Amino acid sequence: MSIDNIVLLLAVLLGLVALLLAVHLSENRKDRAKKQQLNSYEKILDQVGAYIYVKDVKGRYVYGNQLTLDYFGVTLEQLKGTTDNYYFSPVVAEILQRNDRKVLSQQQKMSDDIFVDNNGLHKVFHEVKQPLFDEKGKLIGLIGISTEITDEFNLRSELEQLANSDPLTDLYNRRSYSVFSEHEFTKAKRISSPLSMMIIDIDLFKNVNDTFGHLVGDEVIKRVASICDKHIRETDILARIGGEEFAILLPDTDIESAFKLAERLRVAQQTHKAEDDDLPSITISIGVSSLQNNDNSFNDMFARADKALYLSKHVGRNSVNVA
Ligand SMILES: Nc1nc2c(ncn2[C@@H]2O[C@H](COP(=O)(O)OP(=O)(O)OP(=O)(O)O)[C@@H](O)[C@H]2O)c(=O)[nH]1
Repeated sequence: MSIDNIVLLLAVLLGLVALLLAVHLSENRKDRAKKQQLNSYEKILDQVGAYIYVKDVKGRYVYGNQLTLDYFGVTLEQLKGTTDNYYFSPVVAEILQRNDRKVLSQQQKMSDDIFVDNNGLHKVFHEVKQPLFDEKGKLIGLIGISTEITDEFNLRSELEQLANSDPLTDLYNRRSYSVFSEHEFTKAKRISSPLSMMIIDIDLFKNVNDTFGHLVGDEVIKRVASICDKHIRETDILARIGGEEFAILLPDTDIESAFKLAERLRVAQQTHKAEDDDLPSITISIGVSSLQNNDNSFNDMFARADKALYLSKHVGRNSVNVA
């Protein structure tokens, strides 16, 4: 090999080393840049008001943002490799892990509301989980984002409760009564079980208002509701369906039993001792009906009970009729 060739080879090798060094250096810089980028992403995630976490395919935590770490009371190093069993009751952990398995097996995003009992405090979280894949498309775990929705959930429940109940008596309102009735009507027809109902109307209630005032009238309505409530079964549905009008749906009850209950209610309202609450005495009229073979909808039954109530009023009130 001539000197010229050796010099040339050396030059080429030096060039290669220089290139390798340059690549290596730039790799380090890239790594550092990547690390810096990751750090700043993590800092951003720490400021998000949501619990963000990453789990591997076995459901073990790989990452959790600061909110998650604070909630679990661990550092990131302590979090790594742990599972939900460390942080939640067995029931909640099972729900969370079932959701993880669903996301991982179906490789699809999912969301769920989770109820957690945290040292006696009931909290509700909305969680969204999504599968994670590497650059080659291989499943490597999942990412989850949970937000606490306890306040929103409680508000929603309260609004639902308000929409379904009567604020004066706390009984179901007419709307709820219709929903329950339709449901029970369909069920009773399907399994051929008896179903009865009654409509109760306070007699001459206008006189109560006119004589004692509207507030006393309200208290009387509440007392009527409470007396009815004491006489019915758990499965019966008592509702206030109008101003001084109530209805009771009686699943699994034939017409004779419904009539007997109506009589008991009528007597109970009439004999309620005035000294018990200083409120004026009242009487009630009742119309009773039962499911018949040719009924097409619950309205047919309701219309018969209404007709029977009209009869009770017509014969002088304080009575029970069946139609
Ligand atoms: N205090 C009070 N009164 C109500 C309420 N809703 C309806 N009413 C009153 O109930 C009365 C019902 O009167 P009517 O429909 O004439 O019937 P009634 O006086 O009970 O007579 P009969 O039904 O024929 O026995 C009216 O005076 C309404 O103002 C309520 O929430 N509170």
